[in-house]
Amino acid sequence: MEELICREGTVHSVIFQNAENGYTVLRLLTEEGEVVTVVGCIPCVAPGEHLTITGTWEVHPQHGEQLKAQELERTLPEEEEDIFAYLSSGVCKGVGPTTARRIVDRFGLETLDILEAEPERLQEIRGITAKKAMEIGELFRQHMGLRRLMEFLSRYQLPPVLAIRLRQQYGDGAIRVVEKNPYLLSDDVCGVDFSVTDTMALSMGFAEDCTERLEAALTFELTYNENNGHVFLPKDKLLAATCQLLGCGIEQVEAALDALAEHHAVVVQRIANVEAVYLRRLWEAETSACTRLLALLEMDADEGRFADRTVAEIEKEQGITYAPLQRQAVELAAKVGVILLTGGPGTGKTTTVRGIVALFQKMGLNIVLAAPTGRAAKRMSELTGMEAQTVHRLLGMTWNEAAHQVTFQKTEKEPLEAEAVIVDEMSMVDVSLFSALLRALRPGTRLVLVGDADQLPSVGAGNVFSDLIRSKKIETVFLREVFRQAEQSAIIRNAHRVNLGESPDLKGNQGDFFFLCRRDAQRAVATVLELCKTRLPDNMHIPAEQIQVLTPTRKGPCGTINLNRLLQEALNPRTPGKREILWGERVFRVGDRIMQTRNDYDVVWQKDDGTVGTGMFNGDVGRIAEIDAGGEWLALDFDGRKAPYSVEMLSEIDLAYAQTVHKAQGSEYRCVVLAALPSAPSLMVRGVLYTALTRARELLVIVGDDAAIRSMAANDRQQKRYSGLKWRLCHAGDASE
Ligand SMILES: Nc1ncnc2c1ncn2[C@@H]1O[C@H](COP(=O)(O)OP(=O)(O)OP(=O)(O)O)[C@@H](O)[C@H]1O
Repeated sequence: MEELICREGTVHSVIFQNAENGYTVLRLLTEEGEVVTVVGCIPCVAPGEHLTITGTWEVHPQHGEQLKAQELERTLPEEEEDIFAYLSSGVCKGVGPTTARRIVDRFGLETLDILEAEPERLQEIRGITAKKAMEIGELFRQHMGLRRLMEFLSRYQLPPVLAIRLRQQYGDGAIRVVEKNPYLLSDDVCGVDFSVTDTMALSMGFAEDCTERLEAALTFELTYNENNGHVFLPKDKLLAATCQLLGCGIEQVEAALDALAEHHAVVVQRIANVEAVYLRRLWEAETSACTRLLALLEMDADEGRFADRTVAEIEKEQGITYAPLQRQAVELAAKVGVILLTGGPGTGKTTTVRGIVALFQKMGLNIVLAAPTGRAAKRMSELTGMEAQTVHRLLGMTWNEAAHQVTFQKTEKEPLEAEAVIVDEMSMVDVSLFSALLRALRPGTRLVLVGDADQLPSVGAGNVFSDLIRSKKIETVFLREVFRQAEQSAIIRNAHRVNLGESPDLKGNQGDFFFLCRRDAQRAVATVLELCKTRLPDNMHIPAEQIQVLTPTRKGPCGTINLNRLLQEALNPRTPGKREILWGERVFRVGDRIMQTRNDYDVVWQKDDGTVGTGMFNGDVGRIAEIDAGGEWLALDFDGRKAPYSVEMLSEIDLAYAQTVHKAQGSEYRCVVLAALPSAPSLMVRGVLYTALTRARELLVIVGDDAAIRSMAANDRQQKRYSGLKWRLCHAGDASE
C-alpha cells in the first residue's frame, strides 16, 4: 500500500483543466508555504479556493513529483485576497482584474454572496451599469450552478462531464431537477448505470417503492434488453424482471408501467398473442420501417419486358451465363420495387449484384451502394468496381450533443437523390438503422437488400433481414447452389456443411482449411501463439498483421482477454525505447492492434489526404502509432484515419489481436485462426461457428476440440429476439395501431 499524504492550502494557479472530464493540474500553496503540484479530477477549480487533498505521490517523467488526489474537500475563498484571485481568474466572463479589484474593495468578504444573491448592488460601483450588473450576476450564478452540480456528482463518484450534459438538458435548474429525481441520470442522455443511480437515490432518502424508482427500473430493463437485441419485451417478462431487480410487488410495477405508457415513454401493443412493451423510439423505428417498406412495395415498377432483353445483353457484356436463380434475381430487380437476395458464401450474390447494377445502369437509374460497416463497404467497392459507402455516412449521420443522440441529415425532408439503393451485409442492419434508411428514400426508390440470413444477427436490436425474409411479403431469391469455382474452397464447402447442421470435415487438412486437434486449453493456446508468431508467417508467408485470431468468448484461457495478452507478448513484446501505458490490468504499446469498443462520436480523425471527419464506432480496428513522452496522449491509426486519444479514452479501446466472433461479423480476413474449445452454452452454437468460418478469405485454421466443434454445428439454437417487424408486415391493415 502506498502511503497516503494530506496537504491543505490555497490554489495558486491552474495549469491545465479538461472541461469534459474535470482532469486538472494545479499548483497548491500550502499553509507551510510549500508549492505542490496536484493532479486529479477537480472540476471548475480556480485560484483562491481552499483545498484539502488526500492522495499519493507520483513521479511524472517530465513534470517531476506530483500529488495525485484521491479525496478532496474544497471551500470557496474566504480571505479578501483569495476572493480577488478567484474572481479575477476568469470564472465569470466580463470580470477582469480591474473590475474584480473594485468589487472586492467595495464588498470585501461578502463579495461572492452578493454576486450570487444581490447582483443589482454591483451598481454601487462606479462604471457598472444596471445592465452590466445583471449580466455579471447571471454569469456568476451559472458558474456556481455548474460548480455545485459537479460537486454534487463527484460526491457520488460521477464524472463532471455529466454536469455539462445535465445543464444542456435541464438548464440552470439542473441540480434541482436531479435532486428531485436522481434516476434521470440513467436515461439515454446521461446513461449512468441503474445500480449506481439507485444506490445514490436510496442514500438520498428516496423510498424503495417511489414512482421515480419504479419507472426508471422499467426503462432500464427495456434498454438493457435492447442491448441483447430485443426490440420489445413481453409485458409479463418485463414486470417479472423489474420486480426482481427492485424487490417490489407486481401491482406497483404494473401501475408504474401504465404511467409510463400514459406519458408516451413506452408503447404497449399486442403483437400476435404477446402484450409487447416498447421503448417509444424503438416502436417508432419498427412501425415507421414497416409502413415505409410497404409503400415501396406498392410501387408499380414493372419493366419486365425491358429486363428480358437486357439480361441477355448483360450476360454477353460480362461474359457470363447466369444460373436460373441469378437471372431471376436480376429480372425481379427490374420488375418490383424491393427485393431480398440471400445465400451463403460462394453462391453468387456479388456476381448477381453486379448484374443488377448493370441493369439499373441501363435503365438510367441513379444507383447508390452501401453496407453497414466500413470494411463491408470497402469490400463491396472492390467487388463491384463502384463506390460504396457506409449506411451511416450515406444518411449523413451526426451526433447531436444537446439531445445526446444520433441525427440523420437525410430524411423525408431532404431525401437521398438515389433512384436505386443496394445494401450488402443486411444481416448486420438493426431496426433503428433500417428505419433511418427507409426514411431517407423517396417514394419509388428501388431497394435491393443483400445478405446471408444465417450469419449472426445484428449487434443492435432486431432481426431485420431474417424478419423480412420470413414475412414472405417481399420477393426473395435464395441462392443455394455453390459455384464450381467456389466449390474448390474447403472453407466454403465446410461453411455449407455447418449450415446444414453437419460437422465440418476435420480430417481433410488440405487446401484452405485446417484443423489442429487440441483438447487441452493450455496446449490450444500455445498452438494459436505458435501459428501467429512463426508457423503461418514462415510456412505460408502470411504476415502476422493479416492473421486474425477469433474465439467465441472473452473469458477463460481461450477467451479474448487472455489471448490478447499473450499474443501481444508474442507479436509486439516490450522493447527498450518502445513506449507503453499501463491501463488497469492492460498494457497498451506502440504497434499494438486495437479495437474501438463503443461508439464515440466526438473523436476527430484526419487522413493523409487532408480529409477530416468525426466518430469512431464500436468494432473499428486500428493500431497504436505513437504514445507521447508524458504518457498522456496516443496517436491511433484506424486504417488511415488518424486520431489523437487522451489516456482517459483508453476505456473505449481494447487489444484486437484476438476478437470474439460476434465482433468480427461483417469483416473478412486473409487468414483466420479460430480457437474452439467448450465455453458458455449460448456461444457453442451453429451461428457462431458459421460466422467464424465465413470470415476467412484464403486460409482458416481451427485449433480446438473436435467434439466441441461438432456440437456447435449440430446446435441451431438461436437466441430468440423479440421483434414485431415480421408480424407487422404480415398484419398490416388489420393491426389496430
Ligand atoms: N453464373 C455464374 N457462372 C459461373 N461462375 C459464377 C457465376 N456466378 C458466380 N460465379 C463464381 O462463383 C464464385 C462465387 O461468386 P460470388 O463471389 O458472386 O458469390 P458470393 O455469394 O458473393 O460469395 P461470398 O459471399 O463468399 O463473397 C465466384 O468465383 C464467381 O465468379
